Amino acid sequence: MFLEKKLAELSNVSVKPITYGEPTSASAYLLKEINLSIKQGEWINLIGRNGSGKSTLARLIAGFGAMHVEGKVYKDESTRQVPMVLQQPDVSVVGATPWEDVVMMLEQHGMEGERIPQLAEDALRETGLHMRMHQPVETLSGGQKQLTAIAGCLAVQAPMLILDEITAMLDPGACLHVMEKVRDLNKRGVAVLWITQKLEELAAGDRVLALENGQIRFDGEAERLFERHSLEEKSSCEELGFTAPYVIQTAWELQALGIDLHPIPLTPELLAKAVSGQ
Ligand SMILES: Nc1ncnc2c1ncn2[C@@H]1O[C@H](COP(=O)(O)OP(=O)(O)OP(=O)(O)O)[C@@H](O)[C@H]1O
Repeated sequence: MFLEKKLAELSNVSVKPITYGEPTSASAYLLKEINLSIKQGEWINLIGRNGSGKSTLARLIAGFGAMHVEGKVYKDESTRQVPMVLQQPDVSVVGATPWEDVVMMLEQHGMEGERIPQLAEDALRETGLHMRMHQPVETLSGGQKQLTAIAGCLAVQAPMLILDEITAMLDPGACLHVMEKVRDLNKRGVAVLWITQKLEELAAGDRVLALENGQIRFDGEAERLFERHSLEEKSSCEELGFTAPYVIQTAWELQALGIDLHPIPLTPELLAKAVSGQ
């Protein structure tokens, strides 16, 4: 059971782009009137089309990137700087080996020298990279590079992780492996902001935020995103123009045939269970 400590809060926040150090025209907001609170142990999935503002929001929460911010941004002392793992595996790792990368992360966070080797080794063991910790980064797979970056976040005991489409370039097996590792961290109380274009991934997590043109258009549980209140009514997912995962579309077809599926099952396993229980 985790304390529901507030790690970050954004109240009525808008962000204008900065070009050469100067804010541009008032109409060109990247984010508009964002109200959001992130609590310890929470897993938030952030979705939205290309250019909707997901990375801008992530950078704002992480605390880096030149931005012209209006409104109130509260950050807990522990989340002044939140590590961010990016989509391109090569960008996420700066060390020459997983070991070096994690050690650099610890040094950057001001960890005392004598504690560093043990913390680095523990983090690499937990992400399953222990056997490869001295392997040159350029010989690692995409998933192993993402796990290296996650090991760094784990080593510095980050209270929140921001993961920006980190499974975009991974095969389905590597996706599952990386997600499992992130889930382990989340179970230990690490808050997760998981940015994705893959709606199948929404089954993991507590809450979905959908951005459209820099504004939050949906904030709630994944089941609510896909809920159709009647046969004629569209779900929020459809109204926002997203294509629902196959399992949701199947559930909608079954609902149209009169099969009661509430809450809507988010995975094939849950769908099979719901149908067999009818
Ligand atoms: N510094 C900047 N100056 C001007 N425009 C910017 C700046 N940073 C981002 N933008 C614009 O703001 C919008 C939001 O960008 P952002 O990268 O946050 O979107 P995103 O939802 O993460 O997109 P994607 O899914 O393609 O990664 C885009 O139209 C982008 O071109």
